[in-house]
Amino acid sequence: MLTFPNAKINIGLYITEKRADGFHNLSSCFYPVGWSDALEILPAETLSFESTGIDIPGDASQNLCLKAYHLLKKDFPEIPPVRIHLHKVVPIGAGLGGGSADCAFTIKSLNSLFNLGLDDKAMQAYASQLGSDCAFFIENKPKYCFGKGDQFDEIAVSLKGKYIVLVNPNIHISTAEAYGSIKPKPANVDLQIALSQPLDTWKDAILNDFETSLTPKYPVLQEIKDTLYSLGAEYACMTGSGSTVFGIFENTPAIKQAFKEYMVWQGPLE
Ligand SMILES: C[C@@](CO)(OP(=O)(O)O)[C@H](O)COP(=O)(O)OP(=O)(O)OC[C@H]1O[C@@H](n2ccc(N)nc2=O)[C@H](O)[C@@H]1O
Ligand SMILES: Nc1ncnc2c1ncn2[C@@H]1O[C@H](COP(=O)(O)OP(=O)(O)O)[C@@H](O)[C@H]1O
Repeated sequence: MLTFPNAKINIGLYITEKRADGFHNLSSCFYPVGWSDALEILPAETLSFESTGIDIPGDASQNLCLKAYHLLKKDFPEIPPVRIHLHKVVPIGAGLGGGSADCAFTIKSLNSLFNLGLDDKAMQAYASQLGSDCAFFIENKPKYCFGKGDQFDEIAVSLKGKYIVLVNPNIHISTAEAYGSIKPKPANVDLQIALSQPLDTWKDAILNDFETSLTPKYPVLQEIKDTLYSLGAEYACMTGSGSTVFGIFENTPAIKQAFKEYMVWQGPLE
C-alpha cells in the first residue's frame, strides 16, 4: 500500500502551561498542507525498514514507522512481517510534523492492509502514545487543538482556494529544546474567534509563541516572514517549534528568486 504522509502547519500556537507530566498544554489550529513523504508498506517474509531521500537523524530502529508497527503488533499478533519503504521529502525538525505524519499513516496503512477494524478514535489512541502531534494525522483535517496537541475540536476555518508557500531555512530546531526555552502563559487571544475573522485581520492577532522566543536567536525567521509579506502574503508566521515559515496568498506568488538558498514548497490549500 502506497500513501503520502503530508505535513501540517500551526496557525496560531500558544503554549499556555507546563503540565505535571513535564509536557505543555497548548492552543493551536493544525492545518494539513500538501508537502508530503511517500510511504510504501507491503507484506514480506521478514520485517524491514529502509528510507531514501532526506537523511533521518538517529537509528532506523527508532523510526516512528517501526515504532507504530511494533505498537500495533503487540495487540494484533496476526499482523505479518512487512517491508516499509519511506521516501523522506518533508524537512525534519522543521515544525511540519513530518515524523508524526509517517507514524499516523503507518497505523492507517496497517489497519487497512490487515483489516484490523480500528476506527479513527482507536487509531488516535495508538498514535498519541508515540508523539503529541501524531493523532492529528489520523483524520488529517483542520482542527482546533489543545491539551498536549492530542485533543481536538471542530473549527470554522477554511482556506480552500488560497495558496501556501513554505520556506525552510535549513535550521534544525529540536522540539524539546524549543519547549525548554519558553515561558508558558495563558493565550491573550481566543484563537477560535480570531480564526473566524477575515484573513486580513490575522496578521496582528494570531501569533506563535515559539516564533517570539526563537526570532532573536534566528533573525532569518523574521527576514523570511518580511519577504513573504513583501511578496503579497495575507498572513505569514513560523509553524510549530520552527524553523519553517509559511505565507498564505490569494494567488500564486512569483517567489523563485526570493528563496533560492532554502527548501521551498508551494501549492494550493484544501
Ligand atoms: C511544537 C509542535 C506544535 O504542533 O509541533 P512541531 O514543531 O514538533 O511540529 C508539537 O507540540 C510537538 O509535538 P511532537 O513533535 O509530537 O512532540 P513529542 O514527540 O510528543 O515530544 C517531544 C518533546 O517536546 C516537548 N513537548 C511536546 C509536546 C507538548 N505538548 N509539550 C512538550 O513539552 C517534550 O519535551 C517532549 O519530550
Ligand atoms: N519517519 C520520521 N521522519 C522524520 N523524523 C523522524 C521519523 N521517525 C523518527 N523521527 C525523529 O523525529 C524527530 C523530528 O520529527 P519531525 O516530525 O520531522 O519534526 P517536527 O517535530 O519539528 O515537526 C527527528 O529528530 C527524528 O530523528
